[in-house]
Amino acid sequence: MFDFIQRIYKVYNPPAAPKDASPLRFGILGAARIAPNALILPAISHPDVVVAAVAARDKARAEAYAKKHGIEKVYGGKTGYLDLLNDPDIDVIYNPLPNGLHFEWTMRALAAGKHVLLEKPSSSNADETRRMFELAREKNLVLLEAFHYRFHPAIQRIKEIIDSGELGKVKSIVSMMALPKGLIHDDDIRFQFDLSGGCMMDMGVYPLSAMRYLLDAEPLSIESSIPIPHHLNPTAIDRGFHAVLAFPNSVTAELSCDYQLPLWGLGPFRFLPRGPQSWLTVHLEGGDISTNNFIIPTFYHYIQVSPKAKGTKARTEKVYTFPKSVTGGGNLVEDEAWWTSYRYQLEAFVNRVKGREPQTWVSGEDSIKQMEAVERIYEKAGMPPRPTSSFTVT
Ligand SMILES: NC(=O)C1=CN([C@@H]2O[C@H](COP(=O)(O)OP(=O)(O)OC[C@H]3O[C@@H](n4cnc5c(N)ncnc54)[C@H](OP(=O)(O)O)[C@@H]3O)[C@@H](O)[C@H]2O)C=CC1
Ligand SMILES: O=C1OC[C@@H](O)[C@H](O)[C@H]1O
Repeated sequence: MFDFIQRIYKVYNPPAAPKDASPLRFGILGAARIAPNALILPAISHPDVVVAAVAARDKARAEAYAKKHGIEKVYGGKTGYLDLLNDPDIDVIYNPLPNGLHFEWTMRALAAGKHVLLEKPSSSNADETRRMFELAREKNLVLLEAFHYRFHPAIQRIKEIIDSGELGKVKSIVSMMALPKGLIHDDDIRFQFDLSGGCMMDMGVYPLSAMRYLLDAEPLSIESSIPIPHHLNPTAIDRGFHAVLAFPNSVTAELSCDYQLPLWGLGPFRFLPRGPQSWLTVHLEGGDISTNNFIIPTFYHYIQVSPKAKGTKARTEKVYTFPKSVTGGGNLVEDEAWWTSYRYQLEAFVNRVKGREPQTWVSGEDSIKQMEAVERIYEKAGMPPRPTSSFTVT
């Protein structure tokens, strides 16, 4: 319990690292809700990162955000986003805009010579994602789709157990990401088709990404794909999804996502409220591996390993830091149990920009394949593809 409280306290009150001589200067596009968790807090404890600027469509909003988060420079108004991209003092752009704007503003940022940390999902479709990574390669810039959970030791430990062969071959995976009702409102960007919204785009992408990662494979076919339509735009926007995918070697994978889990229903008398859910279970020939919180494992998680063989015992692992064999290798400075997946991600991102080998990475090819799978899931469900951006780099 003490460890839990200490971890949470430090997530929100991280120790400030003295900054190195030439830290990377990040600029944020939009006064987005996710930026404090995904970048601003992790930056505090990173010696090589300064969040130096924010741009918002409304200058007063940008100013208020900058004041709240101690950000030095502010851009706002009609040209605010462009002014940020043209600031020679900024090295990296963090792009947490609505999904449908990821492509345009990442292309603009790359064209302006900036590295980009790009929120998930990388864009509206695989073609846009391919074009962004092509431009990043041409310009020799770093572009990363921010699938932060991949950088945390907990998910990597699950993969390690699978790959060790301890429990034999994988037979199936089941995974869910869901929120209790009341958190995401009807006017949210997630429900706007023009902004490439949808629950699959926003939350289903996590189980999908985790399955592809843990299996080291791409789905061969989408066996079934059933959206839960959103009441405002039932033919195009999903408020939830259930899909079954067939992977090589007869592995089946079942994913679901939902924004409207019943709020009440936990505990012995079902009187406790639910929080965000992000769990996955891997069924293998020789037993099962389950985890309860692969998206934000720093807060609390367990990895339950249950072998079937007689005489073997189930065990529970909790993996808040990498073993010293990993951290001591020079790829990662000493990590801490309070490091969030976003903090690990920032470590890797900065290492790559600075020419040091990151501990792990989400490649451009991976991001492209991810979007191909998302497109196929929508197609199989009979829902329209998310709109492609008309933006072209001139
Ligand atoms: N990695 C993670 O854990 C998470 C990732 N995300 C991802 O981050 C992105 C943003 O999510 P979130 O922070 O929740 O969203 P918000 O709605 O809080 O932020 C989106 C920002 O986009 C800007 N914007 C620009 N054009 C528009 C427009 N036409 N309509 C609405 N907003 C616009 C707004 O900036 P301005 O201030 O200029 O008005 C706003 O601040 C999404 O891609 C989402 O998938 C979200 C949550 C968690
Ligand atoms: O981590 C997340 O949790 C809630 C979602 O709506 C969000 O966009 C996602 O990235």
